[in-house]
Amino acid sequence: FHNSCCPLFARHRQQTTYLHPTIFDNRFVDLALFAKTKKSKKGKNGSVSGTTRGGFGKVTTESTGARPTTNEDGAGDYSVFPALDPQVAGTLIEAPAGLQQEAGFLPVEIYERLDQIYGFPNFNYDTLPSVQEENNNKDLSFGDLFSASPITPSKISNATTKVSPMSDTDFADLISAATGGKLDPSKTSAKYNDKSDAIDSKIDLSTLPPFEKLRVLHIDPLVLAIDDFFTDEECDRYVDMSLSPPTTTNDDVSGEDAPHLEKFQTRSKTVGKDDAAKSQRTSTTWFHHYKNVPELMAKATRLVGLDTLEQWEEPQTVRYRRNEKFTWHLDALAPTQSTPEQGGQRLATLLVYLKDLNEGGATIFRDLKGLDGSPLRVQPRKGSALMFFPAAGGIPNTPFDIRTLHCGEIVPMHSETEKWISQLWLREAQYTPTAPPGNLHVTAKQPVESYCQTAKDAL
Ligand SMILES: O=C(O)CCC(=O)C(=O)O
Ligand SMILES: [Fe+2]
Repeated sequence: FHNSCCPLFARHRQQTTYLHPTIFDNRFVDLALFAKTKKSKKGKNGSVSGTTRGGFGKVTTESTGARPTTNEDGAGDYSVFPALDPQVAGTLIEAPAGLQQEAGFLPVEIYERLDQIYGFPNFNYDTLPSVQEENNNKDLSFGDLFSASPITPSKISNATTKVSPMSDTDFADLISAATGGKLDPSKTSAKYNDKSDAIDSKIDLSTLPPFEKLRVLHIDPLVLAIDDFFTDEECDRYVDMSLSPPTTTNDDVSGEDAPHLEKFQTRSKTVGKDDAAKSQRTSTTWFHHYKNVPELMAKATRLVGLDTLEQWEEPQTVRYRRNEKFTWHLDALAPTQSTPEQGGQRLATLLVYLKDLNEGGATIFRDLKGLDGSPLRVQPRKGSALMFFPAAGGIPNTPFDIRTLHCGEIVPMHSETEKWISQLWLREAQYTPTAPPGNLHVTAKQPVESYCQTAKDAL
């Protein structure tokens, strides 16, 4: 698998699985993430067990030999995670300023990359991408990206532009490295998508236009911002929905036909602390029925180019009050939590900022560089979404991408607003929701379809 020049290669989602959960490269053993996660569930000093709700948490300072530091911005003690191995750090490719700042369609190579590494053949496309077509002029290429040559808007391709020939071998090398040089066709999502919940669950999202305001915040690993993902009204509604009291107190009632569930919101599994991960999360999480967040489900699914909802974990909203934060962690799941039956690994994290924060409360990636050379900070902007890929890309023979280590920075005491986000995680295969009681993907089909109809009528 290295002929990235072949546009027809790996067009189908089923062919693209890039995770190697059982093999570990020696280089990474010293990270001790798994050793610690697996063995010492009740260990002291921050040794961790994994969690289905937020990643690995931290490992001990002792175990990593990392510098003890305190972080005066309050974002957390990130020295507990060892620095990236130089070879791993060497795989980081920053995004040139133009791509970080210009909101437009993605360069076509990024779409290719989303397909070949992450398995999204239709990411943000109207229909199947026109990669089979001939290309006659020079669009932005990875060669440009590597050399960080100035990007002019005219060089940014739009979604209907054709693919440039891959003139350099860098792209092929990247893909090859990112996939460990092999694929495992047995680990397909299709293989596991035979549960009853999935029957007749295809949704036509074609009435939703592709998103036009994407920014590439980082190239490898890929981090994308999608501006205007939510309208202001949608942002406000998602906050209100979480805060309004549940119409019933029926955590014990389940079943999709329970009529009272129609307006049910839950605070079940509210997280004061991410117990399992021990990464310190002082925020509060609400789990929502898919059917109550049709805008989120429709847009998220449209963005990744799928036509069913079944791979999404439970939608969540998270509130950080002043002085609250979520310390450094990875969103990827341990192998024991990401078996095919459980839906596999987390392919993508989608996070939508529901309020503007002028200062603080950013999502920060410790090992990625932003424009000014310091760690990439994504400042919450109302309606903008952030997408990254916690497990699928980058590092050979590891089931997670340790380069995506990130945190929710503390919300300052003097902040004008609280921080609110909506969150969704995409799994490799069908996921069975557990919260709120009675939550099922299929119940969102009709609300999503009527949302799509409304959006179409509004055009
Ligand atoms: O709040 C943020 O900015 C990041 C949240 C996060 O990383 C998570 O919930 O996994
Ligand atoms: Fe996270």
